[in-house]
Amino acid sequence: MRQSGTPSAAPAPEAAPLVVRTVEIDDPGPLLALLPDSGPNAWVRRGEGLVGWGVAAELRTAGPDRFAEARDWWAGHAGTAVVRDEVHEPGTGLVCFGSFAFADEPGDSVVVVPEVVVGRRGERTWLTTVTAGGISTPPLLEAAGEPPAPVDVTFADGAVGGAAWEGVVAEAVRRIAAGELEKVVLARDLLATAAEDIDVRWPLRMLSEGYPTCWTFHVDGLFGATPEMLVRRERGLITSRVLAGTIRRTGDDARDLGLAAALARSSKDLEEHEYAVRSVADALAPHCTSMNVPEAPFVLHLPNVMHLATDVAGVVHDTATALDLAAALHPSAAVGGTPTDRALALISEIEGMARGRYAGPVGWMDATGDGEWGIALRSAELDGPRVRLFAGCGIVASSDPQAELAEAQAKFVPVRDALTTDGRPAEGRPTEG
Ligand SMILES: C=C(O[C@H]1C=CC=C(C(=O)O)[C@@H]1O)C(=O)O
Repeated sequence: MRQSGTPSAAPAPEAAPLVVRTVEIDDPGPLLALLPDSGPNAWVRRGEGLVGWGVAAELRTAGPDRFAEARDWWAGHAGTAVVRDEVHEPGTGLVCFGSFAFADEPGDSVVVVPEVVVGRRGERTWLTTVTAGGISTPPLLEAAGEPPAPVDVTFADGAVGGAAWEGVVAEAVRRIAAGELEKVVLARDLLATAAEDIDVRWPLRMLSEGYPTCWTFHVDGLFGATPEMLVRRERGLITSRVLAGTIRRTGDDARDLGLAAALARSSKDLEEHEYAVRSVADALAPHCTSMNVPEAPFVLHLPNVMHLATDVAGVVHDTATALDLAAALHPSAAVGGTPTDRALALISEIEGMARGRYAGPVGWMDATGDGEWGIALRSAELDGPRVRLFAGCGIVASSDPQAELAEAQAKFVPVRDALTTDGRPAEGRPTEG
């Protein structure tokens, strides 16, 4: 179980500088297969990404200054680290993984620098070792044993049952109709309990196989496969994949094509999407010289649902790191609402649960400020044999509570399947297209 720590803005002055070495290595096989059972971190998509384990440095923080504290802490380490990097790619040299609370209160955030990181990008694979002073011996990289499957998992409603949650959605629709706000994203949780402690490497492997176009992640108990990239910063270029507007898939390809066309024309979903795109474009604009915001969304096909999606791109003109940009973007209207302050107030008034790190930024960053921060969606918090699964939906004036509940159920499917089946999309369910 995670402990709330005392926030510290920078490494203690007496702390030994981190000593970091990155070397290119022969392909050691699938990244997730390398993870040991203790303290694994992961950020992978289509076989590329980063995995890490061990703790060379760690920050635990909370509250409205969580991003600023993480930024200062990271700048402190980046400024003092002794780095020998023979690869020079985004994600080489000093790297941290992080996961941030959705809300200013309550919720804990964590940033960790692993002792060992293995990364892959295209044809290149590298190994980074980090010690707090001294020289480390490079680990022997080999596939760890098969993780055990979760045993006898059962599910129960979380803080708010389905029928009551429909009532919460209906209340949000009333508030929107009364002119209090335009959009709010409401979420609910499910509780899964297994007969034994769950090894997170099992659902991670299942999620990455079943949802290859999503970013499969794990940081300190929070895991999932998110389709939404809050922000990626890479050598001055930033990109963001905005999702909002959803339709469930049926398992029948021809029918799904018709549904995709209907989604692309649905005024309710286009409205919901437009708020999310606008919130991202407005937050990135002050940091960019040029931005590309496509006029119309495309339809992203996932095995369980289809989303309206827009890829926003820009060229950064200032020194904002990936984390600074994530902090500026969070919470976008894909997880908060419009206007943001009223939506956040309504969420804490009527949602009836604490989101923790669900829907907060999750990802990694290097010492140059390049990195990827996704939104922790299709995610769950693991604590021994217990898992809290989360799913939410954007609510606008024309939302129907029953349909929103069905949409939330569909968004639980990735983690639910990863805990209960062999992780591959169930019979008849489509794969990603
Ligand atoms: C809040 C979630 O999804 C967001 C991202 C994509 C589509 C969404 C929607 O259509 O409501 C949500 O805004 C979630 O998956 O928990």
